[in-house]
Amino acid sequence: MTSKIMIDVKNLTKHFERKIALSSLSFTIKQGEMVALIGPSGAGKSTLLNSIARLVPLESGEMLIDGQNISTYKRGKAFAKKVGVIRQQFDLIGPLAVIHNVLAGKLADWGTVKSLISLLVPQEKDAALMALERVGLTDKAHEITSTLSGGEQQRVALARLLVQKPEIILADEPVASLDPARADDVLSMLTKIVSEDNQTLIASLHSVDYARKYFDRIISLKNGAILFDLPTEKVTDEMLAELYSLKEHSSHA
Ligand SMILES: Nc1ncnc2c1ncn2[C@@H]1O[C@H](COP(=O)(O)OP(=O)(O)OP(=O)(O)O)[C@@H](O)[C@H]1O
Repeated sequence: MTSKIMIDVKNLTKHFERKIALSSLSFTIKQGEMVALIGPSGAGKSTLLNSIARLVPLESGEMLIDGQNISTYKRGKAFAKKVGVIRQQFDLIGPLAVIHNVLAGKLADWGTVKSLISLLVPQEKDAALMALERVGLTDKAHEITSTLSGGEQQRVALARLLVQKPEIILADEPVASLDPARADDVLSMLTKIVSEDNQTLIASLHSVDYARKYFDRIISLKNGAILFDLPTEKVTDEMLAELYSLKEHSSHA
């Protein structure tokens, strides 16, 4: 693992109207790190991931992606090679064949015409088939995506990321809709792929157990601020109780 810093966030703040969603966050993430982002509902996890994905504009603070100011990346191809996003299966196109959804990972690399053609005739089919093989779905390549189970659809989304090959993967509650066996399957596959390809991963999770099982480092958010940012083995049950406590502040009197 290199020690190159892939994500460098300084004093990131974001409001929605007068409500604070992110409160002066600062942290760095190195290449190859796998970070779980945890915290109660409304803590700011999605807002943070969406800020790194440029889906939410920065308000104040600074963010460097691989040493470059995020706002100076051209949209499209250059940024898609740096940052890829995986969500629950909702961003797959249900009526399309699996292989076409996987090829959509390439769309940022192609011109519009070629992209539209790709919906009819699979281009770069070999790369897509190799990605499907890696996630164990070769036999489903030509099935209609919406007929697959939730866990299989999430693996299609992983195959699409394999084709896109971004250096940083942001996963927003990637297993929230899956049963425990399928959630384990998807997380072990995701973390294996990320470590094999020396990618950098940040995943928001509602399950602390999954965070502990699959991630090296845990960043916790509460009310838009970092409560703790620690190697997984240093996170105690007391810290987690405070994180999820409904009380605003524990008294130290
Ligand atoms: N588009 C928006 N407009 C207004 N308020 C928003 C918007 N997006 C998020 N918020 C608010 O910002 C805060 C942080 O929301 P965010 O979705 O980032 O939290 P989260 O930690 O991802 O929550 P969850 O675990 O429930 O998904 C919340 O109070 C939310 O209501």
